[in-house]
Amino acid sequence: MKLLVTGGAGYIGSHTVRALQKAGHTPIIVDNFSRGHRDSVPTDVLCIEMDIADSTLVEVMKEHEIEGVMHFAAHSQVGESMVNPSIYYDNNVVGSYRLIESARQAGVKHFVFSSTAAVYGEPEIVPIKEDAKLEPTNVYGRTKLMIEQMLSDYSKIYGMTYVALRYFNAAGADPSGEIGEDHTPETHLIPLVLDAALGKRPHITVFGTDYPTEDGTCVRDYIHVNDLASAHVLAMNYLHDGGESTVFNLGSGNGFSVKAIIETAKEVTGIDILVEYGDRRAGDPGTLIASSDKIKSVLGWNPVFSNVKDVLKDAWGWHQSHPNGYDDKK
Ligand SMILES: NC(=O)c1ccc[n+]([C@@H]2O[C@H](COP(=O)([O-])OP(=O)(O)OC[C@H]3O[C@@H](n4cnc5c(N)ncnc54)[C@H](O)[C@@H]3O)[C@@H](O)[C@H]2O)c1
Ligand SMILES: O=c1ccn([C@@H]2O[C@H](COP(=O)(O)OP(=O)(O)O[C@H]3O[C@H](CO)[C@@H](O)[C@H](O)[C@H]3O)[C@@H](O)[C@H]2O)c(=O)[nH]1
Repeated sequence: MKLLVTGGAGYIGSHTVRALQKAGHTPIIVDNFSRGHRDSVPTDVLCIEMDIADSTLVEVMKEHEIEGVMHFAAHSQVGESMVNPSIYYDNNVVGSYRLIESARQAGVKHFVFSSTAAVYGEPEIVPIKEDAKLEPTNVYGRTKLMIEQMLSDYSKIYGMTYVALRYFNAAGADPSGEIGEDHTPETHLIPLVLDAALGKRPHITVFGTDYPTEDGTCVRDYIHVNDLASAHVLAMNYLHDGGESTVFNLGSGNGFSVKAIIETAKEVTGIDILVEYGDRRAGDPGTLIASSDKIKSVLGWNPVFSNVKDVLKDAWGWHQSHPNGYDDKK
C-alpha cells in the first residue's frame, strides 16, 4: 500500500516507517519538522515538509494515490498541555480535523491514529481495557479523545475506516542503534534518567511521592517502540482486508513505578544516578497499565520486547552512541 505517514520524522513515526518498508509498503512522510529530525528519515523515503493543516495535502494524497494515512503528528506532552493548552487544541484538534477532511476529499480509505492511554484518565480497574470510562485528566488526553470521536463520525457517515491505537508509554530504540528518541526539550522519564546517567543532567527529579501506589511514585506501562511499530503494520493490513473501525490498547501489560525505572536504569548503565524528589506534575494519573488482550486476539499482535530491562538496554545503546541525539540540530 502507498501510505501517508504524518509525523514520520518523529520518534515513533520513524520506527514505524522502517517497519512499513520491511513489510513491503511505500510510506510517504509529511512532517513540518517542528519536533522531528531529518536524519531519522531513510534516504529512500519521500519526505514532504508540510503541515497537516495545509489543505493542499488533498492534492498530495491524490497525486500519490494514498490508500491509508498513519497519523502520528501531534504535540504529545502531558505537562506542556496543562501549561499551554491552546497549542494542543490548535495542532492536535484543528490540525487533525483538517488532515482527516483532506483525506476524505482525496478518497483515502483507511486511517490509523496515534491515540493514548491518557484518554482514560485515572482508571477504576487495572489493567485497563478498551471499554473503560474515558475521562482524561489532562488537556493532551482530551484532544486525543476528540480526534477519536471525529474519526468515529467520519467512519460511520463517510465510510473511512480507522483504527485508534491507544499507546501507553513508548520507550526504547531500534536495536540497530540508528534511530531513537530525541525530543527537544526532553520531558520523558527514560531519556531523562539516561541523560542523568551520561552526566548531561545533574540528577533526575521524581514528580510526586504521594500517589496511591506501592512506593508512592507513578506507575506506567512502558512498551518498546518497535512493538508499537509492528502493531501499526498489522492495523493497516487489517483495515485493508476489510476490518471494521475499532480501538486497541497497546502496552506491555506490566506496570513500573518511577522509582523502579530509575533502579533498573542504574542496573543497566552501571551508574549511580542521582535522584531528587519533587512535587506532582499537573495532570498525571497515578497508575496506567494496559490490557492488550484485544489487539493480541483480533490482530495477532505479538510483542517481542516484553522485558523492561531490554527496553532500557536499547534506549541506553542509542543514548551512548548519540549523546546529543541526532546530528541535524547541531
Ligand atoms: N511517546 C509516547 O510515549 C506516546 C504515547 C502515546 C501516544 N503518543 C502519540 O504518538 C505520536 C508520536 O509521538 P512521538 O513521541 O513520536 O512524538 P514526536 O514529537 O517525536 O513526533 C511527532 C512528529 O510530528 C511532527 N509534527 C507535529 N505537528 C505537526 C504538524 N502540525 N504538521 C506536520 N508535522 C507535525 C513533528 O515535527 C514530529 O516529527 C503522537 O501523536 C503522540 O501523541 C506518544
Ligand atoms: O523528570 C521526570 C519525568 C517524568 N516523571 C514521571 O514519569 C512518568 C512518565 O512520564 P513521561 O515519560 O513524561 O510520560 P507520560 O506523562 O506518562 O506520557 C507519555 O505516555 C502517555 C501514555 O501513557 C502518552 O500519551 C504521552 O504522549 C507520553 O508523553 C510520569 O509519572 C511522570 O510524572 C518524573 O517523575 N520525572
